[in-house]
Amino acid sequence: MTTSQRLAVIHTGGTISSRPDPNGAGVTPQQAPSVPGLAGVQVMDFQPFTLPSPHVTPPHMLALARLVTEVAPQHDGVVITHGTDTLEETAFALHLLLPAHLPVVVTGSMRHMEEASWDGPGNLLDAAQVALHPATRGRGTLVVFGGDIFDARTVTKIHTTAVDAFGGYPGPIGRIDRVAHAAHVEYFATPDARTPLAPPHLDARVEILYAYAGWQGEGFKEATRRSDGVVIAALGTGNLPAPLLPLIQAATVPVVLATRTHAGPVLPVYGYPGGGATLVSAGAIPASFLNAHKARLLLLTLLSSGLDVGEIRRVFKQDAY
Ligand SMILES: NC(=O)C[C@H](N)C(=O)O
Repeated sequence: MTTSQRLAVIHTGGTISSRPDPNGAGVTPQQAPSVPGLAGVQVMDFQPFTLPSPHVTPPHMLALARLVTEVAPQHDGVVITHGTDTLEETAFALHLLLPAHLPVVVTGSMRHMEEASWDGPGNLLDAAQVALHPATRGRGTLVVFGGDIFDARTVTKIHTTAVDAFGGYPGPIGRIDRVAHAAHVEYFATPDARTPLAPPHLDARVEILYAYAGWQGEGFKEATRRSDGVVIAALGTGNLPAPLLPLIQAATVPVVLATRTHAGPVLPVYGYPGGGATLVSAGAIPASFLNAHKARLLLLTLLSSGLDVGEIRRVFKQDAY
């Protein structure tokens, strides 16, 4: 006798749960989708909230991590459906908060339920089969979209409307395809192991500022005054216009330097005023390969965990996330 596998599906909203509003107010999340065609799998659905993903906040992410921790021991895998706009942020938060042995897969769709090309069922089936696959164990929180399997640290939304909406440098770490009706899952890489963080809340306030040619630092002082930390989506390898150098030197909260460029690390290369080397000497913390919104979540999680600036610097420096 074969025992069936148990899958937990946690629905949070997004286009995968959406259809046009009956009152003509546009597309809105309304009804959770069901996992199609999974013989021999017991599916248990959970719906902690039903939100468009621009309404998802770090406290929602912490609540999700707690729900996964609660349900995962009774299941062989966990799938989370989520809106795509902030999907990578929730996936990265779960990566930070959950131990890597839990098979958690986040997915969504780009087309809503009433479109002929609705990509929800395919992504959901892929996510379910990846979550239940033995090779997935130990890889932490993953994102599955369009048959590609991504590491939560590097995945990013790369297109506003295409169904292959996710990518990121250096690309997928695996792939799910089908041979006849059987899932064929292959991995090319395993995310590094790390210790999960256990913040009591995710309420620290961290803002992002976006650099541009001619920025004189408008908004910087205000952002540092009203927040616990600031992330800058800087230029190239982490450079800024010269007026930012004294502002960063005088900042009293941690300032993390990410890049607005879509791939590559932040490195202290340039020594002109505002060059990355001068900013790091002034106290800025390079975000390595993390994009600005993931660097914000890491900083927010570390601040909410009570770490001081020295410890925060060490976590970013050692890529200990
Ligand atoms: N494709 C989507 O899910 C986009 C939607 N605006 C959301 O993130 O909720």
